[in-house]
Amino acid sequence: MALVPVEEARRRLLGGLRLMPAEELPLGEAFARTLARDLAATRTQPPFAASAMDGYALRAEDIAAPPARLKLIGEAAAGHGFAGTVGAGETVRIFTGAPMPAGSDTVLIQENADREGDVVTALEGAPAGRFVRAAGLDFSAGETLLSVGRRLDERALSLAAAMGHARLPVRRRPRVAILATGDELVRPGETPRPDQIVASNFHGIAALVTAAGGAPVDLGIAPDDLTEIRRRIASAGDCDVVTLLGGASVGDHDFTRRALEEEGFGLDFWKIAMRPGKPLMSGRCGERIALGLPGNPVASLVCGRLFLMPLIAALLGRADTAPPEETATLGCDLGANDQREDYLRARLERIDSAWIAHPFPVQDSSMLAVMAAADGLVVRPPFAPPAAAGEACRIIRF
Ligand SMILES: Nc1nc2c(c(=O)[nH]1)N[C@H]1C(S)=C(S)[C@@H](COP(=O)(O)OP(=O)(O)OC[C@H]3O[C@@H](n4cnc5c(N)ncnc54)[C@H](O)[C@@H]3O)O[C@H]1N2
Ligand code: MOO
Repeated sequence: MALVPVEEARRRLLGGLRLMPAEELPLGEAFARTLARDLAATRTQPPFAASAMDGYALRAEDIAAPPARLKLIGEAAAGHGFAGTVGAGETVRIFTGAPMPAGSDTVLIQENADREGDVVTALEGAPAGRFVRAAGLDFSAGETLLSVGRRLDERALSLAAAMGHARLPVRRRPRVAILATGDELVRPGETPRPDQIVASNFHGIAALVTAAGGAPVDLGIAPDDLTEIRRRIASAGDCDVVTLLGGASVGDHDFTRRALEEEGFGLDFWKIAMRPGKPLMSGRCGERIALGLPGNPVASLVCGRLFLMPLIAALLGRADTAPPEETATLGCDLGANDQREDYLRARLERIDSAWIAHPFPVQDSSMLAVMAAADGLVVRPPFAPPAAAGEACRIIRF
């Protein structure tokens, strides 16, 4: 059976998805969520011409030939505008963020003034408009400043607040059920029998789900038993995505394919031209999506990045559905590649604003210690010829 190229597998997985429905959240709960529609400013910022400095508001023409004496007639502070008008030869004490008083057109910073009682001497001149933020400098009411699909990071949240939005329309987070399978697995903290190991994949995959904007749901560990795997899949009926860990291959104890089919999923079972991560499974049952990740821990994590994170991004309507690639320089020679696109765990070194990639010499897909020590992946296309140290290569940084 021909191996499916990575890009085609991702396209098939992401094709024809329905976006998550919108919900409205208070600003304080919207961090890391994704906007469900464009957001326009409900107000202008700043709403008035404002001082950018602490000093004196006055008319530039009055201090064109310093030193110049001015009469202090009042004060404007942030939140407390000055009600009067600045006339010829007059000034108002002003603080950063205060509205510019009527009649004034510039701010003389206090470092350039002497004050005695209500007499202020300008020691230097200041052109009109100096240290004045015009009304609408930042944005004007009606401007669309945040677009649908935008991830609400700290910058977007501050802007949304300034735009006058106390609640935000966001996409509901996809609920991603994660089921580990295998008689050999025990939870961290439990004591494995001599022929067992500690299940590690859930924790890494749950972290990737959270980072991508999904909500992980722990379905625990199912033994290699068709009925039990079916029961756990059925228990995730309210989840948008069901992720199965392991049991995807061709062994006598690999049941996840049958379990999904018997639970009503139409399957697209792939052998992918990818290392690590050859056996990958996807399926649909109505709007629900199943994704079977390979059991080998590194294959699981790499496929999580290449397929599960993009799937969550696509369900949220985000543009970033492929892992971002960069260019690096190879730090060692590499042999020719076979038909599987290779994702080599590598240490990345920064030298003179370039990345140097040092792939680890042993790349077994069970080796989590190497995975954790890596800074990223070197991507080698299928059938890449031998490459020499110093040649350019593609990388995905963690
Ligand atoms: N004859 C063939 N054998 C295998 C093939 C193949 O094409 N032909 N593919 C190999 C590749 S590549 C991979 S990857 C594995 C994937 O197999 P499964 O997805 O069925 O995974 P399991 O057999 O259940 O487990 C593989 C390995 O990973 C460990 N594992 C599983 N789940 C977890 C977990 N939650 N936490 C930690 N470790 C886990 C499991 O104990 C096994 O050691 O198949 C190859 N075989
Ligand atoms: O995908 Mo498998 O990880 O090559 O062992």
